[in-house]
Amino acid sequence: MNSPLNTTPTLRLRGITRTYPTASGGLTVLKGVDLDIMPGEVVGLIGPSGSGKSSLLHAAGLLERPTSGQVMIDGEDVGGLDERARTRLRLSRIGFVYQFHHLLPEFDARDNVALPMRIAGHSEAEARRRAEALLTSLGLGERFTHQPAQLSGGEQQRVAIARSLANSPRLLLADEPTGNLDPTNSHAVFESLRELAKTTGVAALIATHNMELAGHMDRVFALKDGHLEERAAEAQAY
Ligand SMILES: Nc1ncnc2c1ncn2[C@@H]1O[C@H](COP(=O)(O)OP(=O)(O)OP(=O)(O)O)[C@@H](O)[C@H]1O
Repeated sequence: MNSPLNTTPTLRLRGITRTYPTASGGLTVLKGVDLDIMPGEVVGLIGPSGSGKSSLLHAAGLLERPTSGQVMIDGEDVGGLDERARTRLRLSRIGFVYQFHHLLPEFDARDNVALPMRIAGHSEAEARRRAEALLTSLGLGERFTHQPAQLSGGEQQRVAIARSLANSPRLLLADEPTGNLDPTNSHAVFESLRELAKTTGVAALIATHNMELAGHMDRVFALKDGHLEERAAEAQAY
C-alpha cells in the first residue's frame, strides 16, 4: 500500500474549515482538518452527533465547498475546479453510501447496480456483467433479480454498496452505512465493504456511531471541537 510506486493519498485534506451562517452568527464546525487516506485504506470517522462528520464527508465528496482549506483527490487539487468539473470528478471517482440505501424500488438488484454504469455510457452487456460481479463479491450472487422489497435490510445495503462501486470510484464515502442494521448484519456488511477496499484499492472514509465497527477499521479519527484526533482502533469510547 505504501510502496514507492504508490505514495499519493487518494484523499488529502489540508486545513479544512467550515462555517455555517446562522441567525446568531457564524457556526464553525470544522476548524482546520488535515487527513490523508491511502488507496485500500478503510478509515473510521467518529464523534458525537453534531460534531461535523457529515460536513467533513460533504467537503471530501465535493458536495460542498469548505469555507477554507484544500481538498486533493489522487493528487489533484480540486479547489480551482468549476462546478462542472467537480461534478464530473465526483461521478467518476467518488462513491457514496448513506444510512438509507435509496434503491429504486421497481428495479431489481442488478439493475440498481447497473444504472450508474448505463448513465456513464457503458454498454448494457458491460453494465450487467460488472453489476453481477459486484453483487457476487458482496455475497448476493443468488439475488440478482430480487427487488429491494424482496431483500433483507442488510442485503439492500449491500446492493447500495455495490451501486456505489459501480463506476470504479477511487474514494468511497459512507455516512452511517450500517446505521439501520442489527449488529450481525452490520458486521457482515462492513466486512464486505472492507474486503472490497482491499481487493480494489478504493480508499474509504466511514462515519459511524458504531464503536465496535470502528474498532475493525485501519485507522479511526474522532472529530472533537472541530479538529480530528487519531484514536487507537480498539478504543471503544469517545
Ligand atoms: N446548512 C447548515 N446551516 C447551519 N448549520 C448547519 C448546517 N449544516 C450543518 N449544520 C450544523 O453543523 C453541525 C455539524 O453538523 P453535521 O451534520 O456535520 O454533524 P454530524 O457529526 O454529521 O452529526 P450526526 O452524527 O447527527 O449526523 C451541527 O451542529 C449542525 O446543526
